[in-house]
Amino acid sequence: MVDKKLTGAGLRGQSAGQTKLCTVGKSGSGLTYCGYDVSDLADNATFEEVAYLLFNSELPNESQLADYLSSLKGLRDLPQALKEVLKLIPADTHPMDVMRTACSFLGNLEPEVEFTQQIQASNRLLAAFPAIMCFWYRYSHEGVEIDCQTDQNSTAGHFLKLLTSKSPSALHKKVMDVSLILYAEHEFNASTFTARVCASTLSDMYSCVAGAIGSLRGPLHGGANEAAMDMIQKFSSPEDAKKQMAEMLARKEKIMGFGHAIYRASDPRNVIIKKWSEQLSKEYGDTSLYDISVACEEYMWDSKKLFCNADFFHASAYHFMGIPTKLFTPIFVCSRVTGWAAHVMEQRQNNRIIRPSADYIGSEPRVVTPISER
Ligand SMILES: CC(=O)SCCNC(=O)CCNC(=O)[C@H](O)C(C)(C)COP(=O)(O)OP(=O)(O)OC[C@H]1O[C@@H](n2cnc3c(N)ncnc32)[C@H](O)[C@@H]1OP(=O)(O)O
Ligand SMILES: O=C([O-])CC(=O)C(=O)O
Repeated sequence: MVDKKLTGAGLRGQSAGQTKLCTVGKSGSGLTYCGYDVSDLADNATFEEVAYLLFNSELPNESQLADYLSSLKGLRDLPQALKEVLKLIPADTHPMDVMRTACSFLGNLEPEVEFTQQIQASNRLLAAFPAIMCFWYRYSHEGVEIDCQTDQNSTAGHFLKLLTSKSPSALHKKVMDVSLILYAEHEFNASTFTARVCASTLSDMYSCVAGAIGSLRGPLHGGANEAAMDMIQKFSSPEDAKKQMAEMLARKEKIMGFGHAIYRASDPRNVIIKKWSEQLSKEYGDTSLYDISVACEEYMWDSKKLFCNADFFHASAYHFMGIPTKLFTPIFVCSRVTGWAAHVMEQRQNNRIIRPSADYIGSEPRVVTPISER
C-alpha cells in the first residue's frame, strides 16, 4: 500500500493560500479569529459579535451590535415556498441533507445575483438556518408547524426556543452561544476549503455554502459530534468505555471525536466545551455520561496519545441540553456558515481559480482494443 504520509495525501502541511481570518495551531495548540484568542471571545463576546468580526474584520461597538442583532432578527422568517419544501422532506432524511437542500432552495428564491449582495446573502443564511433546521424537524417529527420568529435576541436563544417553544434557561443560552463561537471558524478545514474552491470559480454564495454543508456532513469532519454521541451512549460505565474502546482500536476503528489534522497536542476548544459539559451534567442531575466521556479522554490519551477535538464534549453538552442527536451536526452549520461566508468573501477579494495538479499513477499510454476482442 502507498504510504499516505509520503505522497502528501490530504495536502497535509501544505499552504493552499492566505487568510486574515484565522490561525489554527500556530503555536502548537492555539486558535485565533482575526487576531483574537478563541477563549477570550468565548469569555467576553457573543456569537453575533464573532459573526460581525468575521464579516467586517473588527468587533462591533454597542450601536453596531444593536443594529446587527435587529437586522438578523428581521431575516429569520422563512419564505412560504421554502416551508412547503421542508414539509415534503421525510422524517428519516439525514438532517444535513435537509440543510443542504434548504440552502440551495433559498438560493433559488433569493439568488445572489451580484457579489455586492454577498453580506446580505450571508446574513440571510445565518439568520435562517436555525428556523430551517427546527421547522423541518418539528414538522416531520412532531407534526407541529412552528412560528419561525421568536422573542430571543441571540441566535443561541432563538434556536433553543424554536426547538421546544419554551424560553431557554440562561445557562443553556450561554453554553449554546459559546458552542456557536467555538465552531464559527477554523481556517482551511475541509468544508471551508470546499467553499473557497467553489468561490474561486466565481460561483454564488448559496452554491459555496451548499457544497460546504456536504463536506461538513462526513463523520471525519462535522459529523463526528453525532458519531461521538452514538458511541458514548453505548458505554455503560467508565470501565466499559475503556474496555470497548480497546476493542475498537484493536479492530483499527476510528474513535470519533478524537485526533486532528492540524493540532498535535490538544484542541483549544475542548477545554472550553468540556468545562460547560461538566456544569450541564450537574444541572441535568446525572453526571454518568460526563464521567464516561472523561474516561474516554483519559484512555485515548494514555493508550494512543490522541486528544479530544472540538466535537467530543460537544456531544454530551448538547445531550444535557436536550438536543436530539440528529441535530448536532446541523447546529455546526448554523455556526460555521459565518466562517464559510467570510472565506468566500476573502477568496473573492483576490481570486484565482483553485486548480492544483495531480501526480499520475495510472497505466502507460495504450490503444483501445475493439469491443469484440476485449
Ligand atoms: C470539528 C472537526 O472536524 S474535528 C475532526 C472531527 N473528526 C473526528 O473526530 C473523526 C476521528 N478522527 C479522525 O478520523 C482523524 O483524527 C482526523 C480525520 C480528524 C485527522 O486525520 P489525520 O490528519 O489523517 O490524522 P493523523 O495523521 O494525525 O493520524 C495519525 C494516526 O492516528 C490514527 N488516528 C487519528 N485519529 C484517530 C482516531 N480518532 N481514532 C483512532 N485512530 C486515529 C490514524 O489512523 C493514524 O494512524 P496510522 O498512522 O496508523 O494511519
Ligand atoms: O480544521 C479541521 O480540519 C477540522 C476542524 O477542527 C474544524 O473545521 O473545526
